[in-house]
Amino acid sequence: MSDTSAPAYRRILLKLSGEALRSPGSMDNISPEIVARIAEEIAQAHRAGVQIGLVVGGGNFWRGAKASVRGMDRATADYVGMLATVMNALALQSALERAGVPCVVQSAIEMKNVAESFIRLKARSYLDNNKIVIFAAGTGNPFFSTDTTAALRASEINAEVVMKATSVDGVYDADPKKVSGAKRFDTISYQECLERQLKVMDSTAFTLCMDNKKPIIVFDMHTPGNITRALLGEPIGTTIS
Ligand SMILES: Nc1ncnc2c1ncn2[C@@H]1O[C@H](COP(=O)(O)OP(=O)(O)OP(=O)(O)O)[C@@H](O)[C@H]1O
Ligand SMILES: O=c1ccn([C@@H]2O[C@H](COP(=O)(O)O)[C@@H](O)[C@H]2O)c(=O)[nH]1
Repeated sequence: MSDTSAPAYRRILLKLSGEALRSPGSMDNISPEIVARIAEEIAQAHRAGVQIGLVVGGGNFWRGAKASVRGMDRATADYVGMLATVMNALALQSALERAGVPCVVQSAIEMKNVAESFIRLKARSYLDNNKIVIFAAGTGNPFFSTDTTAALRASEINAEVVMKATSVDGVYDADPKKVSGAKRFDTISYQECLERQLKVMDSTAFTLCMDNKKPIIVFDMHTPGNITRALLGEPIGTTIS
């Protein structure tokens, strides 16, 4: 893939699956090889001139709702989940810097020894100056998700689009991991996702994107090259608008 393709977007918000940082069959929650490959793909889009805000999930370590079903206090479990996203953010920052991309981590929970605190105007200034900003620790509030964080930060940094890089290649009429023969959409409206209760994102994230007119592109991040393709605006996955 060429570094010289003209990007379709000026500024985007990329939401990376935490789960997808784990290598199948390995005990490691984070695979350094996978993280390096993702960083190189992001770096290619960055070199082409796309300004990139990043949110990474925590599903490779922890999901608050699942721990709560097993008896843990939900809010506490969610804070554990938010801290998990900080570990992923640090791994990505390190890999992006190795790939030659200047990168700052801003955390929604104060932890000044490892990350800056989230300050919206500072984040925008970094992006204007072509640094990647990784938004860690979710929204800083329990009962939310990193998909909602992506929708929120996209509006705060005035990104043109939310790109959800995940383990499925788009939005289906049912969970394709559970229902064989589920049908994939090339495009779908926010309203239809909400009415059909499609679980590829939570309803808060859909609603926030709908209210703030941020299209969402859902695509498969396991296929090598897909992250760069999506960031450069090539048609990929499912567009929700
Ligand atoms: N209608 C649907 N279309 C596509 N995927 C769906 C649908 N319903 C449920 N899913 C599931 O949604 C998942 C993606 O969302 P999920 O929030 O679980 O992961 P993620 O955000 O990629 O990971 P993480 O939470 O680690 O960041 C897919 O693995 C898929 O199985
Ligand atoms: O704003 C937020 C974001 C996340 N959490 C918790 O973190 C985990 C991991 O995030 P995923 O989006 O599931 O990858 C999530 O399950 C929540 O427990 C949060 O509380 N608030």
